[in-house]
Amino acid sequence: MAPSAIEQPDTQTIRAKKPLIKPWTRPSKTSEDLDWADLPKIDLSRFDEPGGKQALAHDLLDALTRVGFWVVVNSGIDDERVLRQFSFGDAFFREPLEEKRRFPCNFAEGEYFGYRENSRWVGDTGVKENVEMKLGEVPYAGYVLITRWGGNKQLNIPKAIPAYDSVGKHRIVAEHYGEIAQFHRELWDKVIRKLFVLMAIILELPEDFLADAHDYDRESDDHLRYMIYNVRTQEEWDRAQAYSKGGHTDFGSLTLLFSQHVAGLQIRTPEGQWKYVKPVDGGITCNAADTLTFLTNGFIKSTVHRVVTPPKDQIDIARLGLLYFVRPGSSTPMKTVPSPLLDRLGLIPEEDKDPNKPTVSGTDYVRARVRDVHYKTVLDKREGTSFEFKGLKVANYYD
Ligand SMILES: O=C(O)CCC(=O)C(=O)O
Ligand SMILES: [Fe+2]
Repeated sequence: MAPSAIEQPDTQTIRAKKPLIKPWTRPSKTSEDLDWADLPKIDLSRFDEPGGKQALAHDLLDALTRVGFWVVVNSGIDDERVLRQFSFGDAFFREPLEEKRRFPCNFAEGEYFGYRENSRWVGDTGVKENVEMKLGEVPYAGYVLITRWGGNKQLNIPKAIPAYDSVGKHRIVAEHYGEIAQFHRELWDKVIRKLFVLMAIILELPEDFLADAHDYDRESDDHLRYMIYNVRTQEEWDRAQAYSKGGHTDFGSLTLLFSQHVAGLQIRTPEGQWKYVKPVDGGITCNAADTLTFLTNGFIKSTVHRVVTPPKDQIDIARLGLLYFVRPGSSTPMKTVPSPLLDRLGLIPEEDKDPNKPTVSGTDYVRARVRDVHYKTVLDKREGTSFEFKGLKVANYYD
């Protein structure tokens, strides 16, 4: 038999088992002159230089306490590996709906792993969500299906540690799990751990204090996220945003956003203006989130941000995102850390110095928050409201 005749069935069998991962590439950047935020860059190639950590901690201070956003450059993570993750995300969102729906997020328990369609009914905005979102939905008198935060869909993948072995894996994830797990861990080692060391230096804590509190090997609801904002018309965007522009803070400790080129993410600056986040080649945009604010009693700023209509030259492009969300875990008490700096600033409440004070764990807080925001089928307007769990309080809504 000719070798090609032997090869052919093999290739076919492999294809039948493994969906092909088509390489995804970034679309062109916008040519519009948007009002970009001026974000500090943290060059992690300096981390291991003599005095490098101290210099970087100095660079990070303003970002952490005033702006809340910064861009990590020279992380040492190869862009080809980043693009592979985007390609997995792209392939996942092209999967049949039944496959995507195999493992939905369990919001009833405040868990965020799996597929999130985020289908909800809101008042009379008149915006129709993507066809895919309407499948299987029952019409609801007077309401229209819409999603929060610009209509995105997500696949959230937990840390690759034994505690999460039982979380269901979609086939794209199962078939590329080695690569995904390695990427998770690499991101932790090369970026997240280092950022926590810099923060600990700022707070005059032992260098590993915050890294240990968010240790990769311990249980916490961290997740790698593939996310897509499907294309909507200008009119649909306008109507959705007339209802809510989606200003929010993130729930956990840190959020990392890998560079993608469709503009739309805006942050609210300390001066109260909305400015766009500019993609930085090879960079990772990072922001501090609510639980870091709790752990530092307001010293670290969880910045308000939102995703708005892409510029005209990108409105027809689906906005594929790759993000990582760092959460505090079950062994991290949500109380002010014993930082000499915070103590001098008068930011450690007396009761937080009491080792016997009953505390909420990071996981319990985050799950309560996720449940409150996501475990509902009808989205309520939340202006002026806040969420509170055992003394930990955050605003629900920003305009
Ligand atoms: O897509 C983005 O650029 C940011 C999304 C975001 O803010 C979020 O998912 O919390
Ligand atoms: Fe966010």
